[in-house]
Amino acid sequence: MKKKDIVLDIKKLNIELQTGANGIPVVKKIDLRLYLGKTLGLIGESGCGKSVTSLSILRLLDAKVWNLSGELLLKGKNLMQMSHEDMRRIRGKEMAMITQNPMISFNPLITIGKHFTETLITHTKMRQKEAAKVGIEMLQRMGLQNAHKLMDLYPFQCSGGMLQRVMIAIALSMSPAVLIADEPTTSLDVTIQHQIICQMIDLKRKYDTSILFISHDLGVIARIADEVAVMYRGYIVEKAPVEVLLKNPQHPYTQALILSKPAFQKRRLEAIKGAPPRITEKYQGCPFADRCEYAHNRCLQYDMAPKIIDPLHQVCCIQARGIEVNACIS
Ligand SMILES: Nc1ncnc2c1ncn2[C@@H]1O[C@H](COP(=O)(O)OP(=O)(O)OP(=O)(O)O)[C@@H](O)[C@H]1O
Repeated sequence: MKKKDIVLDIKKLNIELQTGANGIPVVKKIDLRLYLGKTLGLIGESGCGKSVTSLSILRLLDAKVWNLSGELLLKGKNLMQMSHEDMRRIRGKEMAMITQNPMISFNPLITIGKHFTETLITHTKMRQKEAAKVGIEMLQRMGLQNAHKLMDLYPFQCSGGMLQRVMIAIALSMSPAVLIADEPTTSLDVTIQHQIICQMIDLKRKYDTSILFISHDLGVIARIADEVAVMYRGYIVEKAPVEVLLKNPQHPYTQALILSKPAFQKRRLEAIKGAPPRITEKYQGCPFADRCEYAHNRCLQYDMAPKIIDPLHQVCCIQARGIEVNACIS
């Protein structure tokens, strides 16, 4: 990948929850990059810091509660230093977000059509008629039938799957450089999930959108992502192109994630032992050590500095060892 293709460059991002005198570190010095027209999958168990990371990129975390440091470079401009007014302009136009629960993103009192026209008129020079035309086109591209009629419906008249597609259509109607998709298909049944992922892949190709796709489901990530970052307790513990990560995972946590996924395995499934630590729980060295079958005393001294396996593959484990998993991508 060339330097000019880097759309979003997250450098040493630290996020701390402010509680009393001491902050609680939730996201720890993470480095992530989004490339032009590529999808980065971010995976990890519940509570590891995926959503906090995505909200921080859009600067949507309450500054009274969260402390941020590091750099968030969107096409070279540091979002950390932007005013609220500049960020408001960037949100929607240059970076858009879709979430797990589309219902909360819609105003129940206005039609789907009005959601499109308001968004497009606010962020572009488009007039009403043109904005409505773009809305209909985008709904059709998302595979929604009777797009004209759909524009006149209110959100409560649509199913969850329809609303999820409408939300993606609105987000992409602005042709944002970056789309942050936080568990966008988690609440949908597998058939709708499959259709939406296929449509997102098509739209990404058409608009060259860079996507940060967050999920706790490795099966979904494997289908949409070009590269995957695995998060554990606020650290990116492994990062690699998707096919490398699935065939030759190096971190014991990544290996455990793959071995616990029925769709990837022909051999006996293995559950991941224990539970992820709470953010207030104290630990030394590697936060995965107490669940890791390879853990060693040295792991308790590890500073979590990433090991470079090759230029595209990094892992945070002093005992990193490849296992031939050869997970099948369906
Ligand atoms: N507003 C908040 N106040 C206090 N703690 C919070 C708040 N929001 C998140 N946290 C804590 O920060 C940590 C990271 O949360 P986050 O929502 O980013 O996790 P996640 O990986 O997205 O989980 P999930 O997959 O369940 O959404 C969790 O321990 C969570 O409890």
